[in-house]
Amino acid sequence: MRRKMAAGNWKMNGLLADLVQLDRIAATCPAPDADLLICLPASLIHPASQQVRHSAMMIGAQDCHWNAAGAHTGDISAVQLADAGAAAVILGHSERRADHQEDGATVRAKAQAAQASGLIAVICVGETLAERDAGATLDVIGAQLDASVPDSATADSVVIAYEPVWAIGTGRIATTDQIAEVHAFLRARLIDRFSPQTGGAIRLLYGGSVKPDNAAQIFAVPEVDGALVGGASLTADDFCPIVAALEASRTS
Ligand SMILES: O=C(CO)COP(=O)(O)O
Repeated sequence: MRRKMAAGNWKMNGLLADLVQLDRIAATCPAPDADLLICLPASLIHPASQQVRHSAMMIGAQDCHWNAAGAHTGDISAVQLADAGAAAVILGHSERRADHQEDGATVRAKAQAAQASGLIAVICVGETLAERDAGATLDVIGAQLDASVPDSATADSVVIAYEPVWAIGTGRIATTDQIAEVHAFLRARLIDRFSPQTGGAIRLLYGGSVKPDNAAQIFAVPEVDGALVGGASLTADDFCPIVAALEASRTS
């Protein structure tokens, strides 16, 4: 049985004063059946991890370098993130693939670094609208998955997030049929590559315009173990109903 996960991605949003939202989430979103993870800008990771240390909430980052240390101005390593209190890191988000030309090999190296530091790697895959319109969705996602996920992946160290690029920040949500098709494909591909045990236990999140009013229908889709939430993770008022919908959803 896979444990559910409600993950937030604050992206390049948030100042110290906004960390009050974490207290509100911890106080008002009971989630005994789900992991709660909030991925913050690097500047907030240490104070946030201190702030939530008495709750079950995990703090995560949004990227890391593949090296542990060295001459990489402006970068941050998985070792440093773990030292600051992070428990996880998002890797290969489409915004990084687009803005920083990250390819699968880069994401895989970062995921190996994350694993070596004890961080959960939340590895993102997703097609653009042009790729979907061209009928290439599963080819694109299969190639991203194969390239980005290290051979050393385990169910404890890797989570996959399916985020169609055209659904991110657009308010345009994938249909439940579209989500079901991709998640079934991801599950089969992971089982094929790893084993029924490992491939069947790696969690699959959906991301892209997840909101309080559409969360329940997404969590009812087979093979959806939770969500990676952008805009609606910034406040407890938006995030808590999503967590509640996840808690109320069927258990995989
Ligand atoms: O990119 C996302 C999460 O990583 C999704 O963002 P939105 O929920 O704002 O669409």
